[in-house]
Amino acid sequence: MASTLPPQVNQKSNNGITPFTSVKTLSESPDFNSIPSSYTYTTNPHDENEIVADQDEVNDPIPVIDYSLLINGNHDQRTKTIHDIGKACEEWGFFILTNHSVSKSLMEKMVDQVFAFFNLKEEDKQVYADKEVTDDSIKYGTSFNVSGDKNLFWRDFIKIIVHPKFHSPDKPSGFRETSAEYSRKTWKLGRELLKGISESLGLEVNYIDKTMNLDSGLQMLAANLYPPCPQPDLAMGMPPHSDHGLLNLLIQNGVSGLQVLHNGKWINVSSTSNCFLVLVSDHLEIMSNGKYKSVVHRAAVSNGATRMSLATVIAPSLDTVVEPASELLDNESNPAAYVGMKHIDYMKLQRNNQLYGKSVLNKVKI
Ligand SMILES: O=C(O)CCC(=O)C(=O)O
Ligand SMILES: [Fe+2]
Repeated sequence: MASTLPPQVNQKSNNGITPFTSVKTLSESPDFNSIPSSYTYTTNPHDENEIVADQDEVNDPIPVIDYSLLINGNHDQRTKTIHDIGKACEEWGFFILTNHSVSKSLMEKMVDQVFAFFNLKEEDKQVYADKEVTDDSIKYGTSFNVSGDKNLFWRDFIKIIVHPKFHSPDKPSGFRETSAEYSRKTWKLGRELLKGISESLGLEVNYIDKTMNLDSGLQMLAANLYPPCPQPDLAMGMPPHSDHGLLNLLIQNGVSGLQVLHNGKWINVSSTSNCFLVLVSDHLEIMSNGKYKSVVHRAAVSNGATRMSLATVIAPSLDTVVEPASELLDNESNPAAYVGMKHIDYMKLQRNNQLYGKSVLNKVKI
């Protein structure tokens, strides 16, 4: 039975901030062994989509891209890697990136710092609770959109804008330095990948960089914490959705939970060390006029170890109007399939809607 604990505290405190109950706090409360009913998430067990397969059970393996061949490979290796990236973006909207340019020690340090943030006292984190990330640059929260979510998700998060202007919470100590270095390295990695992606679309190497105004592009770190959940089959960490932006470079703490939808089936992505999980996001789908598909994904929870994932969103500048690349269009055989929209307006649309599948992307589809 779901417990009747009050799920969220919505009164303003005397400093004007609206505090909320984090799932970390809930999960650590004494004798906590059933979730409040507001967290119950039901999927239809008869729906074929609900069959979840492990990564090594499917005949069609998740594509793996060796980044070193894109950057340092000979002509043939580079050409093949660009072709493989294009195929992965088209068929999966997802790939695993190995041999990349971010050191294992920096990735581990970043994961440790994110844990240290979530382990701060609630009052230190709640300073960032009432913000909106596009305006204030740091937002700490729970679920997705507490005021709009029909049911709550088993997830706490912090989102931090790190480009074009770098922001960081003041605590924990060392967070700022580590996240600055991690942000710089992942931004460079994302831009290099987008060069390969431009070429894979038959466009000039800097096409995406220039048209998406990446000199002032948006980079956001979005860290998710999924504490142990006593009834994991009843709850969901993040529901099926696709991300805004061009690419999402995801890492995690060695605990699995990410599932991607491929050809109508959910695939469990095993925990990977020292790799980036690269997710094609909505703005790459739009600019490629649907040739590349943003991947629908979700985060399952467990009653074992705490899971943490850290997404790095590589996105157009907030005032870029993202529309299908005219170079890829043809009035008869390939007319524009999406209307143009400013990135900031797209983010607001996502923020103010329920997170579900491609519901936001569908609003700009013609
Ligand atoms: O935790 C995960 O693996 C997925 C996180 C995610 O989808 C997101 O941050 O957008
Ligand atoms: Fe996501």
